[in-house]
Amino acid sequence: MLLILAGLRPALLKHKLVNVLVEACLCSGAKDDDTTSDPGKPQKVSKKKWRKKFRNKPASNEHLPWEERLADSVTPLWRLSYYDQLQLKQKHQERILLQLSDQLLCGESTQHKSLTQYPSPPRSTKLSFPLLPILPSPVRDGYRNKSTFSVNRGVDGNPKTVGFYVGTGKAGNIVCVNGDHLLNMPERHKLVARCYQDFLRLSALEPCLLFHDGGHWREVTVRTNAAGNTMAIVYFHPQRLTPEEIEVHKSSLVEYFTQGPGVICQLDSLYFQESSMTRCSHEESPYQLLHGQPHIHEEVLGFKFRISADAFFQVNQGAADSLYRTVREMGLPNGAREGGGGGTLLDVCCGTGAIGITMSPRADRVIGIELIQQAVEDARHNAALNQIQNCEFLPGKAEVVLPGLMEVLGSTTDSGGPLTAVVNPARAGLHYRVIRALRNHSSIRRLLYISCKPEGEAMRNFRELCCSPDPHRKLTGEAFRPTVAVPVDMFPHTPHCELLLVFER
Ligand SMILES: C[S@@+](CC[C@H](N)C(=O)[O-])C[C@H]1O[C@@H](n2cnc3c(N)ncnc32)[C@H](O)[C@@H]1O
Repeated sequence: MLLILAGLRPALLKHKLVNVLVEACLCSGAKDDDTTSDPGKPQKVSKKKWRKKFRNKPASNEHLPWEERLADSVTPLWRLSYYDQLQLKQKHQERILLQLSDQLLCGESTQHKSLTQYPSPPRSTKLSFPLLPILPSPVRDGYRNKSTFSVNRGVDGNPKTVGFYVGTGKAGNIVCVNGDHLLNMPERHKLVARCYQDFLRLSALEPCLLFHDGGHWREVTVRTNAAGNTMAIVYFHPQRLTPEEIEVHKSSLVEYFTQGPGVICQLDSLYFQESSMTRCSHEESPYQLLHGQPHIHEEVLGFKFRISADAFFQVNQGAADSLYRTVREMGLPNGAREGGGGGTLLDVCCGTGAIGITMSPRADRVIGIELIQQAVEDARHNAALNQIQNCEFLPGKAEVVLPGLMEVLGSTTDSGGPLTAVVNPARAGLHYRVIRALRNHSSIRRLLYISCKPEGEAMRNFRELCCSPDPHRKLTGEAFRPTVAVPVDMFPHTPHCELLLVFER
């Protein structure tokens, strides 16, 4: 299938297509309900959205093979050369930023929602700040270090099929298609998915296709690292099974992957989460280690990171290197170099501490804030692992922790050098209270915002940072202005990328 798909590429390398796709990306705003920060993740695409997206293609894609329909949904740019993909993303980012410029020039209300509500073309034709060329991903195929495979009815009607959805639950036309041909998936992820499917077909238990309809086996998440280690996390709906009954099935899962046919996956860790909710944290329902190592490790910019099953890590290690290098270069004031001098760095939504830790040698002090407890523990561990002593990590919601922290920092930074903030929230953007706390703290002169969906909720945050002071909304601090933007391609073959936007005042 891969060969067939690869063979089709040159036929569609048209600049017109690039323009159509730029429009489509912007209009669609990559609509989905997923609040995590991984736009390269397969998403459900309805027929209607599909038609709107690809107006130059036949109205229906139903004549296409299932694999091609899936590839078009998960990796819609797979037909383009990598050069054309980058061009498209650059234009897409430029257009988003032009619309931001429009909104800032017109002083539009900070309460507007997202760019998806601004379908008209931007009025500005020139940006008031530089947009640097997109940084390419060093690896283009098989770059993902985390994939989640669903379980549902396959093309042949078999309900124990592991793959990705084509269609939507709402339209009642979901088909689960195996992802072996997807360009962004590494071989190891595909292998684990195939083995999990084999295991399900051997199991006496039914899969959980719809939450209210019974069934047990749910999706599997596979995480890998550059060193070749593999972690699998199997999600399971307990329904009315007793703990003893569940134990039997957990044992059969372990046996399959450690002594049975699944041994070819060479799993370093096997986790199991029983849950009657679609997504829940370790605190809500523990990730149970059934076999092997509790963590997976990754290396970025020469720093080592421990990553828990529940913790976020950038999905493309090579591109994460480029992103963090750029953040490090642009983040701290001139004069900051190894050994400090960069003042205090706030790492808001810090995950396992990657940004703060990679910047720590140039900062005097790093304070990270993160919601997920396991990630905070990882961040603390990672600072120690890299012999770093100037980082601290605070658990909790940034909107709860940051306002109090800013009050404390008010007095200490008077003599403690500049204060810089790096924020890297999930797609839902930052809570208004976070923006207000940052904006109203006059010591922050530079703020770096990293977003994988700048046209979404992040746009609301950009406006809140840059609008004129608004006493009604208690946004009294001096306004920021964007000074430079750098796109980083974290997700080849998809229309998405990360955008680093630097604000100063
Ligand atoms: C896109 S990830 C970035 C993580 C980290 N900066 C990195 O580069 O690896 C967003 C992180 O924000 C965390 N998060 C989401 N909502 C949050 C909130 N309200 N307060 C603090 N952290 C939050 C998520 O758990 C996740 O770790």
